Amino acid sequence: MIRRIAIIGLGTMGPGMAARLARGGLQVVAYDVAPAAIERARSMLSVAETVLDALAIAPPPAGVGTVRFTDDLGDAVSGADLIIENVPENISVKGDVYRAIDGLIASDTIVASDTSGIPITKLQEHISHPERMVGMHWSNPPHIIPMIEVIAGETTAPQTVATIRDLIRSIGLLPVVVKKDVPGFVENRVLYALLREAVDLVERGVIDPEDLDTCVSWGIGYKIAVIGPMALLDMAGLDIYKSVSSFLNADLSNRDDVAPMVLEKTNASKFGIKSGEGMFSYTPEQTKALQGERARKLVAVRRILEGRE
Ligand SMILES: NC(=O)c1ccc[n+]([C@@H]2O[C@H](COP(=O)([O-])OP(=O)(O)OC[C@H]3O[C@@H](n4cnc5c(N)ncnc54)[C@H](O)[C@@H]3O)[C@@H](O)[C@H]2O)c1
Ligand SMILES: Cc1ncc(C=O)c(C(=O)O)c1O
Repeated sequence: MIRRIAIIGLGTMGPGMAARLARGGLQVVAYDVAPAAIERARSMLSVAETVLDALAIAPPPAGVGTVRFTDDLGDAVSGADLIIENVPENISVKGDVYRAIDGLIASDTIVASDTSGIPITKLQEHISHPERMVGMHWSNPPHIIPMIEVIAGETTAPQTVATIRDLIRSIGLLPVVVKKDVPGFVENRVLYALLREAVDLVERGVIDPEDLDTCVSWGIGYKIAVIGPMALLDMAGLDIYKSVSSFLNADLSNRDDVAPMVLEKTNASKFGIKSGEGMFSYTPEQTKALQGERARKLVAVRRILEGRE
């Protein structure tokens, strides 16, 4: 039974995750190596709570469902039933965290990684009880998106997968168990296939970035929230898919490196919202307004998709 959860790493993903787990009645202890990240996470927590209210996710009974921040790793993991590792997407950084907590946790404490796509089997090499390690891949923003992928590595115990799947279900979220530990799992394999083609089309001057977003959001995105890809094949007709894919697949981007446009921008520290410029530019005021507007729209869409409006 999972009651106490330690979250390690409070960047983009950690604060929303902490808020959602606490709303599910769990006791969360949140830790980051950077004091500034802890301070930022405190303020993000209240923003996430407002969004959870708007989603009408009922608060837990008084006394349960808390978030406590700490700057001490030992304090964070002590007595935890589950640890969610949420540090940068780098095997060596993640491995250092697993080695640091190895001697501080009980042998049956579950260690979950929110990795976007590093195979869990590779992460298991850095922990002494690999049967208790599992992938728990949330989607951004984690307090709003209900689907979470659950991934077993080669040596993950089936019971570990079942415990995480049941935990996700028990707080009203949607677990999807991925059957093979492939890089990127399922969500990011599909997303990165789309992003590779989108970046390629903009890079080749086929379309402007703003128009690419209009085309995908109002063409594919809006539809796919209601009709998933497998159902869409049936709606379009497999005969149509066969004809189009027979000439189009060969023309789609198959580049296996990072696109020059992305390298150019990242080399100039243009990372997107977090640095004020990426594909588009953002002032701090625009960022705040955009985040509020996106949260409002995602809440409204989710309420409709769930049949609550
Ligand atoms: N950003 C996304 O959209 C997204 C979505 C799903 C999953 N993920 C995955 O989640 C993980 C975290 O991503 P993020 O976007 O939140 O990263 P981030 O860079 O925004 O935050 C990482 C945090 O980890 C902290 N950190 C670094 N080393 C640490 C250590 N040794 N101990 C404790 N804290 C440490 C940093 O100070 C930082 O606050 C990555 O594996 C990422 O691939 C990201
Ligand atoms: C670009 C990108 N990469 C990874 C992830 C998740 O792992 C996301 C997301 O959750 O939105 C993403 O947008």
